[in-house]
Amino acid sequence: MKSVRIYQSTIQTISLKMPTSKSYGHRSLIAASLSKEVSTIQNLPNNQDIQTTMACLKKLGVSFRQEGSQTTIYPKWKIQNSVVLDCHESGSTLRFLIPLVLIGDRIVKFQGTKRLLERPQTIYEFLAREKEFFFEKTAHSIFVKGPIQAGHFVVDGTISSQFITGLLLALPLLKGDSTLEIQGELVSKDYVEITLDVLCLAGIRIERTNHLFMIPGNQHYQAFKYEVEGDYSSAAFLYALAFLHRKELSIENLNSFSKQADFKILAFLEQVKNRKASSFDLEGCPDLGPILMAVSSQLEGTSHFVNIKRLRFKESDRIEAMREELKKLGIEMKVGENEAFITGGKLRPNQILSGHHDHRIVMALSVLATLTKNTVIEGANAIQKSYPNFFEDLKKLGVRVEEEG
Ligand SMILES: O=C(O)C1=C[C@@H](OP(=O)(O)O)[C@@H](O)[C@H](O)C1
Ligand SMILES: C=C(OP(=O)(O)O)C(=O)O
Repeated sequence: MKSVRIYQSTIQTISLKMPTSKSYGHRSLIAASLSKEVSTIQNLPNNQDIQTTMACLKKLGVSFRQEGSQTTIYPKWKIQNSVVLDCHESGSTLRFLIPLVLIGDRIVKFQGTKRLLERPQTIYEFLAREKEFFFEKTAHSIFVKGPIQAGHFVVDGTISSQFITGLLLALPLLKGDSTLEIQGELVSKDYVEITLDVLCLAGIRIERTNHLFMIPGNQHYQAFKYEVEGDYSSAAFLYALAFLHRKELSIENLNSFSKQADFKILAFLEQVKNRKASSFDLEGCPDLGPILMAVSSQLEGTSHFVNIKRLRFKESDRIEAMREELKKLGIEMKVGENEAFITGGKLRPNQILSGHHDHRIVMALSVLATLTKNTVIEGANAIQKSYPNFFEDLKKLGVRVEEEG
């Protein structure tokens, strides 16, 4: 599927099941792979990023068996010298695995798409100088070699929580105790909460005060049985679709007490239930940016987005991508250094939009496309990264979608 053509549609009220959480998926797979015994995970999401993490773990000696909705993980973590780990497009896979392979003293090569390698790795580059391990980044790969020693780690929390998660996964396995001090405001902090959630499930002890994690060394990951909950990041697109069409949507497999960052979609939609422009802070939930920008284009007045600058470093520059595509649809988005303003308006029909090789841009634009006549979205296959059945689900909801190419 190269592109999709989406027609103005009427949405039906039905009940659906979401893919399960990619964030919990990555973490539970990695935690299970680090234990000595066999673990089982129910309802692991089946998408490109999770397959990428599994392929990397296989290269590290771990094997998997799939029976129905159950994945059994047979851990046997062993790093061969010069192993190559291809992270494709997955920032989580790359940033979670780097500290883990640094525990050993083998040289490991990470590779991925051009875009992945353009995304920041500054925290690990900085730590490499500070802690004297080998880290070399080229346009096509990253080479790393440990061992990394336990101790005091000072890390800038303002760039990406994925570095913090990577360190929290690895530091308990070091020979001595470590402390991890976060400098600046920790961004995407709910993602760190779900890391701690999975670590707790695997019996790993970490204590924390405000900006400091105390991580005893010499710990062992314990095997577990776990069921992955539904994904709010995926559900956000369908909740927005239902909102824009003034329909109710019932999703069966979401946790109403979820720690997922994108649980906030419900509060944001509640905040704009009067259809009036509003203010959205994306500091803690950057992945909601594209869909909330799409929604705001249909609100009365000018919406204000704050703390948006990190959206520039995702699978695409999500600010520029949304600005360009909304412009084609006749919607003005004004962008400042760390804020944006979107004024609601009527959508222009018959446009050819670009998905910018980014699943969340494709899905956000698809939702908007249901409100105007005949829109083509190029690069629609990007949805494989997190939500391969997205267009199937849109069709179930009554959207007329034609897949092309
Ligand atoms: O830890 C995770 O599972 C993720 C953390 C977030 O990244 P940042 O911490 O870089 O915002 C989010 O954007 C990404 O999709 C998934
Ligand atoms: C940014 C995302 O993922 P990652 O950072 O893991 O590539 C995402 O899924 O939107």
